[in-house]
Parts: sequence; structure tokens; C-alpha cells
Amino acid sequence: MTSRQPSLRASAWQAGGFVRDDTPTAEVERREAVIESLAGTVRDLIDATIRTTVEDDEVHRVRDDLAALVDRLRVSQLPGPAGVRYNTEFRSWNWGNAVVGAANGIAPPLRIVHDSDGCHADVVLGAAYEGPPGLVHGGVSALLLDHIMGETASGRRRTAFTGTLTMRYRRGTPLGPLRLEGRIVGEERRKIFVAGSISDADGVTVEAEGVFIQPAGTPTAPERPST
Ligand SMILES: CCCCCCCCCCCCCC(=O)SCCNC(=O)CCNC(=O)[C@H](O)C(C)(C)COP(=O)(O)OP(=O)(O)OC[C@H]1O[C@@H](n2cnc3c(N)ncnc32)[C@H](O)[C@@H]1OP(=O)(O)O
Repeated sequence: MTSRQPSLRASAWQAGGFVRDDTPTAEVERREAVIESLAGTVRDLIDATIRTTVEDDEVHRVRDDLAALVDRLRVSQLPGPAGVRYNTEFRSWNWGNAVVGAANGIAPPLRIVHDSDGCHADVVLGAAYEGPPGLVHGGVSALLLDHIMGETASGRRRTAFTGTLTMRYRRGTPLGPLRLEGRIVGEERRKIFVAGSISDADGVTVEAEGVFIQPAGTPTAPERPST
């Protein structure tokens, strides 16, 4: 990723927008933990920025300090987005992803668990995800459901893109602890039909139905290890 981490540079070739990167899994996991700790602090920063009430002068000082930190990170950067990378051990990583990206301070991030019925994730959404007062933004709900339902359709053995996603917002989704779920309800050639939901302690707040499409010519493999 950086000039100080030559072993994490992607190899030259790409396949279908996914980047083959021969970094060994142990090294990927070491770097992931490092970058994840930075993203966690960025997430704290976002929350603190939204909720701060300190004086204007202090805001300006913090802004200048942060600008200096940004310059330090800019010393060595990827030329574009992080993409999805995978190695020969079938370990894949998508650190920039808007929902699960370990390096992405605007991702909650969702930690998705694959189980026999599909996928689920427990997440706590704070001030950064607010839409109506105290409630999760409807677009954020759609974002999170799109991802977990896509993962459900993909099932760690193929890649399926969102074709159509339909949401039903049954009631406001409160900020705080939530559960997301996805399960496959049907398959027809390259189409995978998925149902999803968001729930709080009192039950379902959002329901979704989606048609996910496995692009023509892409492989279906035996189930691969979790990312
Ligand atoms: C190492 C790897 C790691 C990977 C991580 C994996 C995790 C991933 C998690 C990701 C989570 C995040 C997820 C994201 O954010 S994915 C990002 C958001 N989605 C997109 O950008 C998708 C953009 N669209 C496309 O790429 C194409 O249009 C697709 C691939 C969808 C279809 O183009 P293709 O050329 O292949 O289609 P076809 O014409 O041969 O039709 C085939 C069949 O599909 C039916 N159809 C077509 N379109 C739609 C539609 N819109 N709704 C419903 N049905 C549709 C069609 O009638 C036909 O049905 P039938 O005639 O067979 O009955």
C-alpha cells in the first residue's frame, strides 16, 4: 500500500475489476489490524466533530492539526480507490468498501457473519448515520441492506451485483444497536432472490427484497473462507 510497505503492493494484473495481490494472508491481516485501528480513530473523529461544542478558536486549532495529519498520510497513496484484492489463499480484502471497509472511517463497519440461512450482522449506528432526528437515514438503511443482501447472494462462492432492491420502511429505525439479516429465497439461472431486514430490540424496522445477478461468465466456486 505504501512505499514503506512494499509487500502490500498489488501485482500488475487485474481480473474483472478484482485485483490479484499476492500478499500472504498473515501480512494482509497484520496490515489490516494496523489500518483498522486508524479508521476506528477516524470514526471517533467524525462523531466528535458532529457533537463538539468547543469554542471556535479550538475548532480552528484542531482543523489545522488534522490538516497536518492528512499531509502525513498523503506522503504515500494508492493512485485510486482500494478495490477488492485477493491472494492465492482465497483471502480477499476490500478495505475501502463503504460498508465493510477496514480502512474506511465512514463504514460502520459491518462485520458480516455467514450462517446456514444466509448472513447477519450486529451493528451500533451513531450520530454519523442520522437522518430524521434520532433515526437512521433511509439511504443508510438501504446501503447496509444492499451490502448484506449482496453478500448473502454471493455466499462466499460467487460475486452477485444488485439488480433491483426494494425497501419497505415499516417504522423509524432508531440510532443504536441493530441487527441486519439476509437470506436467499430463490434462485433462477443467474438471478438470486434475497430477503433482508433491519431490526431493533422491538422487531423489524425495515424489510427489503432484492434481485442480485451473477454477471455472465463469472465462476461459481466451492464456498471460500470468510473475508
Ligand atoms: C474475491 C472476491 C470477493 C468478492 C466479495 C463479494 C461480496 C459482494 C458483496 C457486494 C454487495 C454490494 C452489492 C452492490 O453494491 S453491487 C453495485 C450496484 N449494482 C450495480 O452496479 C449493477 C449494475 N448492473 C449490472 O452490472 C448489470 O445490469 C447486471 C450484472 C445486474 C445484469 O447484467 P447482465 O448483462 O448479466 O444481465 P442480463 O441482461 O444478461 O440478464 C440476466 C437476467 O437478469 C435479469 N436482470 C437483468 N438486470 C436486472 C435488474 N436490474 N433487476 C432485475 N433483474 C435483472 C434479466 O431479466 C435476466 O433474467 P432472465 O431472462 O434470465 O430471467
